[in-house]
Amino acid sequence: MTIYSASNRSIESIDPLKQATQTPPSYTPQSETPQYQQSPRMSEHQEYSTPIAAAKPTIGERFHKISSKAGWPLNKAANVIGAEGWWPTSMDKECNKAARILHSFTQLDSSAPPKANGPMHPTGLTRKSMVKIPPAVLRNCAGLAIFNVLRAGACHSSLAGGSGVIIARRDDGTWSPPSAFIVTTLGAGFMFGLDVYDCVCVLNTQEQVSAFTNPRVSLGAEGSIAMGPVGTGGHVESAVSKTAKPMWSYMKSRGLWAGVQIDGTIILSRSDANGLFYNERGITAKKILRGDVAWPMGAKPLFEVLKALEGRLDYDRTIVQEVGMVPPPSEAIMSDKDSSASIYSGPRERHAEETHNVASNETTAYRDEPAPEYKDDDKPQYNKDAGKPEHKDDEEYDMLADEKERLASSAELLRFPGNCGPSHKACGTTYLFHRQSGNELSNMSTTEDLSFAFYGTLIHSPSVQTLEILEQAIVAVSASTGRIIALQANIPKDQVEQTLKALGVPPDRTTHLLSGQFLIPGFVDTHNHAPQWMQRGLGQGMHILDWLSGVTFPNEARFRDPEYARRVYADMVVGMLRQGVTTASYYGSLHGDATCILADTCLKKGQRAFVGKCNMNRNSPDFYRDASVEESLAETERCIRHIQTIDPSNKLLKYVITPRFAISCEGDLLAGLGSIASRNPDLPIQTHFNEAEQEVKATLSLFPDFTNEVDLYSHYGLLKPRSILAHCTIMTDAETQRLADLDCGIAHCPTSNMTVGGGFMAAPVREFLNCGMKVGLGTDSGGGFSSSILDSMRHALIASFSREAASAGREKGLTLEEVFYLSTMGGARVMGMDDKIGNFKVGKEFDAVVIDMNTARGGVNAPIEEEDELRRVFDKFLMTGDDRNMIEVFVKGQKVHSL
Ligand SMILES: Nc1nc2[nH]cnc2c(=O)[nH]1
Repeated sequence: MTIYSASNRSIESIDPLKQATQTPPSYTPQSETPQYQQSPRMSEHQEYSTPIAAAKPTIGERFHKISSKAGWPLNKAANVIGAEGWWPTSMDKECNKAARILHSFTQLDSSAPPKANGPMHPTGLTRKSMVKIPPAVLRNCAGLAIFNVLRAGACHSSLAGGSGVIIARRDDGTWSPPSAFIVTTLGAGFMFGLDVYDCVCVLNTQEQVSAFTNPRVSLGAEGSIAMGPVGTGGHVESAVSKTAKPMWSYMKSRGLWAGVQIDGTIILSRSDANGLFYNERGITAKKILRGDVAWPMGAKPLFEVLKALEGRLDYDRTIVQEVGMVPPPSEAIMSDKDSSASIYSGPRERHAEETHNVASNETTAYRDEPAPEYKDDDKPQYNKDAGKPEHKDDEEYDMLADEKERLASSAELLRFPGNCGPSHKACGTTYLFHRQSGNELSNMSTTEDLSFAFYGTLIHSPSVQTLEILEQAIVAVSASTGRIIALQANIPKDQVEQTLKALGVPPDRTTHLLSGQFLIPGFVDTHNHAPQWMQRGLGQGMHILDWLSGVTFPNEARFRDPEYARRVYADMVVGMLRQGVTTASYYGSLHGDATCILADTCLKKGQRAFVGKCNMNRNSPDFYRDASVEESLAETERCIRHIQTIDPSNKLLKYVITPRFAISCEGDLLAGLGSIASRNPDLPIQTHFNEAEQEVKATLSLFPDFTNEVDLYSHYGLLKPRSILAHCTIMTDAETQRLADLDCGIAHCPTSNMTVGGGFMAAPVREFLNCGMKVGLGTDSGGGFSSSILDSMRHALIASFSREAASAGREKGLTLEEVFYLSTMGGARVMGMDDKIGNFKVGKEFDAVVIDMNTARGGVNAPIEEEDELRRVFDKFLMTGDDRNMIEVFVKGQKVHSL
């Protein structure tokens, strides 16, 4: 039985790769550095203190310890030129590295395919040649050997070697824990400069796996090695189903698909590293690969990546995302370590050219934007001293020399074929890459990008005036980017297969929606107080300042306790996702720690979110007030950094500058926040604005120099196109026009406006729309008693009808089409994400909710009847449906909730 241990010593009787319901050992991602928790004994420079260490170390253990140390300066030398350390060190790091390499070779890596006109590798391969390991190959293999090799040298000396881990699939289909090995690749020949390549060897038979359980194995001796199949469909399927399967290698160097042949490479089991990792002297690779030991905590990143690759929903997204943030060794060498401007380390995103025309049933091909200009400065820099390590002390140096000699003595076992790529111009160095023939290269250029699709009814809002109901539609999504790659309507059933084929979507990855089911875009909640999740519905009818001091501040103060915050926020984010809210703009409490936890939670659960610490340094009780302007701003900056660290490319998260409202903030604090806003032009801003009479009066008495809130907030630099102003119920025409001119977004919160804060209030939404302003819906949960955007839509209708009545018909009430638009596309505009989300336009990210109106869902919605047209079913959902009708929710192509 497989077991998973929280430390290297304790053993739990669970199989983490099988028993999804069991809770794995807890794990806290460290935000500042992507290092994973290490078991105490795994540090390179620490003395071992466990039973295994208490015993007299064997020669092998001494060697392991010294060689690990010896590797440190070498790794440092490699790091200087941007390459990751390659010398085998602790197993934690090996597992972390293996996780990153594996991630980068699979569809988990969302980086765009390399540009055809991107930088050239010295071998002559273009970046276009990179592909991913097809999922079918991973599903069917018997084991994986994951390693990287560094070859470095100047004309008179060269050094080549690497390290990695092997995992095997056990009889019950689950993965064994990893066993460590080193790779010796002497025979690198004369070379100049430095090269690093990552390799995943797919072991297709038990025999190949068994060979790895020997202390020493020469690759190629146990069956031939071939380059793994690439692409999709028939080629891969037939390769997978062949009985006499070779071992397949997938390799990359500097982000390029590399054609290094690895036959003859020697693999030496690191029994001493294994012994220390598993706390069992003499443990064999065989025992580890049979799965007779626990998965140690240090292997968690690899473990989570494997879970994700198996398509399991319970993998730890935070860990897998963190794994994906750090480039694997062969790509790190190219990246500018400190700058996201690097061609490899930045958000490698694609943009679509959108020429889709649903009515005419045309599909838009998904095209790359022209590649960024490749400047000479971007070329890899070769350093002739790169291979020369800085030697810290003689013992390390001697050890290293001995190891080189030892490896040299087994040179007869090494074999790199000679038909290699172009010579290095400067000194005739031969690179160990094979130039692909033109044909091979173009065959490889198809990017393996597993996509999925839905076929059925889709409903979305191309504009505020239009509700589009697409029947017999196919929406295809790239699993790696999460973007919509095609949208076609009116496809007869008998043409679906053929259409999917043309789109490159495997038929088994297409969901056929039933009658009564349809897809809508994910809802956007533009105004939500995360810490008020527990107080929803309390204090109905109270006026705003009384409600804040009587109900809200005591409740929010509880978030000083991070554990409480963790618990409530986990509950809240799951609760919002299940209600189809794929994007939210959250106010946190005033606590920096709790705000960071809120951001972590959204990222982990896969919700797209703006997250802001509430700034408030006055007019609240001592127990719930920022200590000073300085402290409030410092905590804000800390939260900004945290979010930038955990989601550097803003895949899901952004910090939002959040002065609670002017009553809570001294002028200096507003000014400080305005200054943060001007220094961070990408950060959105949110605050409460003209919410209620009591609030407006109090605000203007605190800021007597101003006659209205537009003047006040704009004075402090807080009114911008990226500002989200909640409420805006009491507006003069002049103020509305000013906000329209400033292009601020409005978060319309009808639920709270009519129940808490100021009696019965209704914002002039029709006026806002007439002025062309950006308007979205906010639940304002918990001022709003409901956190359902469906309720917000319904309440928006009611509020607008009240304004229509009060204006004797001048201000027309909203329509169902309009409130649906506000809840999706309107919200996306308010949050500045209309190019990314809000509807199903090709090129946008797939944020969607699968609605099921059939009575089988057990809801109390108005039942649908056979003769109901789609529009009628849709209306029934909007007016009477709830989360029981939302059977699946997707964010950025990832399923984040299902019933
Ligand atoms: N509705 C609402 N208005 C506010 N104004 C200041 N704080 C709040 C709040 O938490 N909710």
